[in-house]
Amino acid sequence: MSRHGQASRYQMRRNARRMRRYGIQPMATVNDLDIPPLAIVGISRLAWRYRSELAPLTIAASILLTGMIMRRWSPEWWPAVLISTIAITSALAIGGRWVNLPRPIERGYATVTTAFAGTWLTLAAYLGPFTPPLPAVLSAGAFVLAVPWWTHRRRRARVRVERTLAAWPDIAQAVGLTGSRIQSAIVDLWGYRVRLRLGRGQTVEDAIRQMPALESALGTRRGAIRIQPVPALANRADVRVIEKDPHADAIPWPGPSITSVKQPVKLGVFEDGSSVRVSLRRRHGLFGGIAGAGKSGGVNVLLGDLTACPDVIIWGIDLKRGMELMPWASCLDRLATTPQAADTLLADAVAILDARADHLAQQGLRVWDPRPDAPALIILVDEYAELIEEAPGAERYADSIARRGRAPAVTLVAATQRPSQRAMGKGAVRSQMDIRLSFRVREQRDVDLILGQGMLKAGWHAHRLDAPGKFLISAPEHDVPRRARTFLLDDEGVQRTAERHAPSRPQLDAVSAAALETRADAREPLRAPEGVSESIAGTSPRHARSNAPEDAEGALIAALAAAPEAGASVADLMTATGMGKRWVYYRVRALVDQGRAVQVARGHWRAAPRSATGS
Ligand SMILES: Nc1ncnc2c1ncn2[C@@H]1O[C@H](COP(=O)(O)OP(=O)(O)OP(=O)(O)O)[C@@H](O)[C@H]1O
Repeated sequence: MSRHGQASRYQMRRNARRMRRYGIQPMATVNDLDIPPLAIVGISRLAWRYRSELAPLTIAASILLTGMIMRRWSPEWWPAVLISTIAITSALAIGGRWVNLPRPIERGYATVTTAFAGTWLTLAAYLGPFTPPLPAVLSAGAFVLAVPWWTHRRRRARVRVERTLAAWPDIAQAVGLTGSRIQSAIVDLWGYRVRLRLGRGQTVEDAIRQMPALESALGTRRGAIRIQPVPALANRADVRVIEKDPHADAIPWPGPSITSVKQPVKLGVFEDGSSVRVSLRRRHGLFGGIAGAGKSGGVNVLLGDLTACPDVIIWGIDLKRGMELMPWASCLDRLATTPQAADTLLADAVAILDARADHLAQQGLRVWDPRPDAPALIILVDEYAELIEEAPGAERYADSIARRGRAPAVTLVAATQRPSQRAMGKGAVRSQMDIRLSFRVREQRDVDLILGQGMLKAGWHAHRLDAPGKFLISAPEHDVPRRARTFLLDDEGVQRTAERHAPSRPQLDAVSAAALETRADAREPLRAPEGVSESIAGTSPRHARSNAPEDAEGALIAALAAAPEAGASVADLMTATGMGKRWVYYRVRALVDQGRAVQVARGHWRAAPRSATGS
């Protein structure tokens, strides 16, 4: 055969292959005899192409068929089907998040669908699948449950991406990456990610050069594609397609992402939609930025994750009278809201650090491995600059923790509005901060104060961040400036999360508790000056969340009931409850409104006569 004949035959085969891929039949092959098989092939292709949309129908048909088979051959199995249904439904409701059902609504849907299918099958096996009203119930149920499936955003996105990528061989040829293949694709909230196996001799650099062509071939907007190498393999590339700007709107907090402080916390989302994960294990952290830049939001997200971990104890220092950290009080082991109390708290932390270091040395160990019975201790300081100004003694302790706290797992996370030279430039604290988050700063020089010398020049432009919650992160695993945004955890979210996590907070380990006892024995308890909020740390060197709001409420009611004729003062009530002035005022006013307390003089209250012995 001539060379030309071979080429055209090859061309015809290639065209036929292409037409088949798109479900088009070559006209030349159509004759009367071919029509039925062609119709079957065409319908099968359509069914395969729209398999996701047809899934509810397919599943309903399979359930009907299973019901028929069971009724015919094993009707006595109905109790087993019922028990399996209950077991699977409960497992989905409780553990659905571990089988790719992260949102409660998705878990709810999976649970209801499974319960419906299992119950119907049980009845079908027991009564027969065609016993009225079972056929009608199956049809109606399948239709009702199909609606959320058809409208589900993630499913539709996955199908759309699958269809786009089905044409990859042609796309690859068009952009000069012939021979490359798609190994896997993951669809997420912001777009999709593809692992590419490059053709023989192709490199990631070839793919990066073809990025504009790839954007055109995939029909994305300009600049929507990022390509990264896969360090372990030179012939692989990760292609990220960003369809929706992750930072366009606030990103709701998706719930805790960790169950141990040893796992990296998830603070937010980078511009390319990937998660900002950073390990806090034996590391100090610094959150800096101007007022309103979103530091407290970042601290809330951090606390949302940390309070979910049974192997970390959290202490807080909040010199804004507890305004930021008080909502987390039920999850914090201690909370200091005055400079004196902060001083005591940090001194206690140093005592724990020393005791743990001694214990490690005695045991011949190098580091404290956090466990629920030997938790890490993280001290969260809101407004670190204020602390250093108002409690100069605290600086020494903070310095000591910053220098020596890593091995015994006693670490600091400081947030500050003013990364002043005084607070940040002196001592070891800033230089020991392994993780630094810079939210928006006003002055360019603040970038270097928060992130470190030379960072502004190196492109870390935190002064250009343009919305609250946006930040740059510098940490061992994040060494290039990439814009990120924290999740948004609103006040109700904080309250709900704190309530959920409070019951499973751990106790301090024996070594640390003994160190605090020793310190308590060697010290006079501090007295709160009149009108000053005595923090938990100030009233007692050891506080085991008994002063969390629920318990504080009980202590308040008891103190009002035990108050003398002249009533209890705010200071008395603050001492009794361990809570701040604002909290006491707020709660006493609520009790007065409920008729459970009365004001007997200016600034003095006692329980209303009828509730004095009551709750
Ligand atoms: N990730 C975010 N996404 C959207 N909005 C946010 C985000 N973080 C914070 N905000 C908004 O910005 C406001 C200020 O945030 P935040 O209180 O955390 O700032 P801040 O830096 O702690 O300020 P301050 O130092 O005064 O406490 C919040 O009320 C919230 O509406």
